Parts: sequence; structure tokens; C-alpha cells
Amino acid sequence: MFQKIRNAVQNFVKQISDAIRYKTLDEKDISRYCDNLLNELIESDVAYDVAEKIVTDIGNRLREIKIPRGTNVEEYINNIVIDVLRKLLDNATSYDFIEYIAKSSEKPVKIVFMGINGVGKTTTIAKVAYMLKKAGVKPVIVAADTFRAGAQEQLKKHSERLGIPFIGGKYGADPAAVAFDGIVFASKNRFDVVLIDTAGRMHIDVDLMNELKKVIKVVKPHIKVLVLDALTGNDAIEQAKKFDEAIGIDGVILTKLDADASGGAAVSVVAGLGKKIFYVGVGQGYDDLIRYSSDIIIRLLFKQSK
Ligand SMILES: Nc1nc2c(ncn2[C@@H]2O[C@H](COP(=O)(O)OP(=O)(O)OP(=O)(O)O)[C@@H](O)[C@H]2O)c(=O)[nH]1
Repeated sequence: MFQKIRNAVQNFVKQISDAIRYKTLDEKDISRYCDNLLNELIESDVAYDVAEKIVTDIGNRLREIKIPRGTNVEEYINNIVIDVLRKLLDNATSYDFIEYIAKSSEKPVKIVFMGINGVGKTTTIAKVAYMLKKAGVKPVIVAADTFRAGAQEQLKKHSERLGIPFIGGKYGADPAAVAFDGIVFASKNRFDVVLIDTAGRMHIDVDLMNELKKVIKVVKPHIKVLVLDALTGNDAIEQAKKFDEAIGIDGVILTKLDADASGGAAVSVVAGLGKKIFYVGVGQGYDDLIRYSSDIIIRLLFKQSK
């Protein structure tokens, strides 16, 4: 996981540490190694403005350093890099759905999941439902994806496995109407939360984005979640911007971190999007959903618990 970006950072730390060990670190060294790092971050799918900010902040810190005698130089530089990245990653705030639902005076809380095809919406809904049920919250799962063959069955199967009520609709039915039925069912039966799956759609498909707008208008969700796939690289930021412009998203769940060899999309989405990151997906099992914190990304980048 994250090998590409981790190698880039490790190389940089080593180059800077060697320069310090064998001579004094001068402006030429800082510029040269920072430029290398910038290129490598971009190659690892970090968005340009995020990569530039990382490198500028690190460069500024390096210009100020005075390393005390007897210090482990490599560790010292590594900690500067961690510190810079952590500050950027901490820009993304988060909140926990369980706490949100507990505090909400209005029930059921309505959460709509959206995103492009195959990013992991259905799997993520199953993971969220499992997490909520474990915490004693009562969810209903609603399949408002009446478009993709197999979508209804896939979600129904998860619901049965998890022992969670499922509301679906016929193929070709109006997704807004299916979502509405789910909300009525949840209200009547005093459920705490409705998790609504929507069909995967490209952010550039105007008709399908209009359909999603209609679902949002009818449902009036408390939380609009965009599911993003870390493996889509730089495109993840583009998708998020387009969905936000069209629908207005509250935050993101970022999936497939476990399968992401570069790591750049995760860093860009977290540090550059300016949206909440609710959870991250780290596998295909129901348990593989983790509440976001900058620590998770730092640990993946540096393979340590710091
Ligand atoms: N490794 C890994 N795989 C994941 C993760 N989340 C989802 N997947 C896999 O991604 C694939 C697509 O997931 P789905 O949940 O069907 O995606 P979707 O967004 O609902 O797909 P559409 O309905 O076609 O838009 C499945 O094989 C999932 O098991 C994750 O965090 N890690």
C-alpha cells in the first residue's frame, strides 16, 4: 500500500540527510531535492497544487533547521516531513455517523451514497450498516439503484446476511420513488437511519446527474456522501468537484486504500478537497471501514504508528 509515494518520501529524506551529513545543506540542495520530490509526488498521483504545497512547506522548514549535535539526522528530517504532511492532512475534518445519529432530533436520519460506477458504494453501504448495527443503531437499507443489473440483488444479499431490513424497487422504477418508500417504511417502523444506495453515474453525464438531483430533492438527506475510489488517481478530485457543483456533497468515503500502490489520490483528496472525510475503506470485508484520521494516512505513508 502507498509504496510509490512512500518511496518518494524515503528517497527525499535520505538525500537531504546525506547532504547534511557530508556538508552543510545549502539552498541549491534544498531546491534540487524539493524539485525531485515534487516530480515524484505528481508521478504518484498527488494533485499538482497539493504536491506543490507539501514541497513548499517542507522546503521552508528545511531552511530554518538547526540540528542539535548527536541527533539522528534521518529521523529528524523524517519527522519534519511527517509534521508537514500531518498538518495538511488535518485540514480534513470528520464526524462519526453513530454520534451524528445519536444527536439528531429528527429520525430517521437519511444518508444518500453516490459516486461513479464501481467505486464501492454498495459494499460501503453494507459496511456502514454493519458498523451501525454493531453500535445498536437501527438502519434500513434502500436500493435506489434501479438501473444496473444485479444491483438490487447485491444489496439485498448484504441486507440478508447482516439481518437488516431492505427496501428495493423494480428495474427501471423511479429511484426517487424507491428512496421515498424506504423513508416511509423507516419512519413508520421507527428505524434510526436510512442508507440509500444510488446508481453509479459519471459526473459528466448530465441526464443521470439530473436524476440524482431529483432523488436529493425528494429525500432531503441529512448527509450526502460521495464515495471515491483511491485507485482512480487524479480523477478522484475531478469527480468530487463535479459532484459537489451539481449536488453539493457533505463529505467523502474513500475506498480501496488497501489496494492503492501509489497513495497520491488519498493524499490529494484528504489534503486538497476541503471536504470532510468520514471513513476509509481498507478491504472487502464488512469490518474493513475505518473512521478517518490523519494518523491512518501517516501510518500508510511511513509504516509506523507515529
Ligand atoms: N480492496 C477493496 N475492494 C473494495 C473496497 N470497497 C469496495 N471494494 C470492491 O470494489 C468492487 C466494486 O464495489 P461495489 O460496491 O459493487 O461498487 P458500486 O460503486 O456499488 O458499483 P456500481 O453499482 O456498479 O456503481 C467490489 O469488488 C468490492 O468488493 C475496499 O475498500 N477495498
